[in-house]
Amino acid sequence: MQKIEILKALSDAKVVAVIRGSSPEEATEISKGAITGGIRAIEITYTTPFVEETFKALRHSDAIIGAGTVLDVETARHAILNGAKFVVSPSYNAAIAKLCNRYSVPYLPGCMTITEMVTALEGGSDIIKLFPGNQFEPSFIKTVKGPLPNITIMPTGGVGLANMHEWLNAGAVAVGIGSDLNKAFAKDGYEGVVAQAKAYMKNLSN
Ligand SMILES: O=C(O)C(=O)C[C@H](O)[C@H](O)COP(=O)(O)O
Repeated sequence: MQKIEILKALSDAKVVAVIRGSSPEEATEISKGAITGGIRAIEITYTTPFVEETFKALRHSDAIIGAGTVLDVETARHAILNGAKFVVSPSYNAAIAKLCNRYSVPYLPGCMTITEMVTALEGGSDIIKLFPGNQFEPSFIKTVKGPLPNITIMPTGGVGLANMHEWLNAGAVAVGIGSDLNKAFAKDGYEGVVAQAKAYMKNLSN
């Protein structure tokens, strides 16, 4: 898949499910529930132990699978070798940006300030993760787009069914949703994840 197609797929997906499993089996089950519920983009976090097993289990999925909580360049290379189509970090890391550019893999770094965002743009990131999104109002996107009209922002952290629309209406290209989905798994297991994912999708079509 070409980088441009991956970026388009993320933009079309609108919801990126951030999967934080306590085991690779759990991460796989939550991911499969999210995909069954209609989510088209999955971010498997590197806090999941033996995470490569989850990448392997999802390799024939028709959703786009990426890696999250990528804190260093070694982890980014590991993710790419395991088939990750995009790489997400909680912060901006120049070495990860360079590595991802080398392999034409989109890098979505977490940024909070305009300086961090401009640095990430200069480092080649086409989508900036606003993290933690719950420290900001959705109107922040509009304000940033004043001086940076072409910036593409994906808020993550504290986004869920209750507020995803506010962010998308404010101009977010997509939203990253973690705990809101993982909580559904803790409460109702696989079926809970399917139901929650379906609720996001229904919300998108309204
Ligand atoms: O570590 C990363 O690269 C991340 O992507 C961080 C996650 O985006 C947040 O942990 C999700 O936040 P919640 O939806 O509030 O659970």
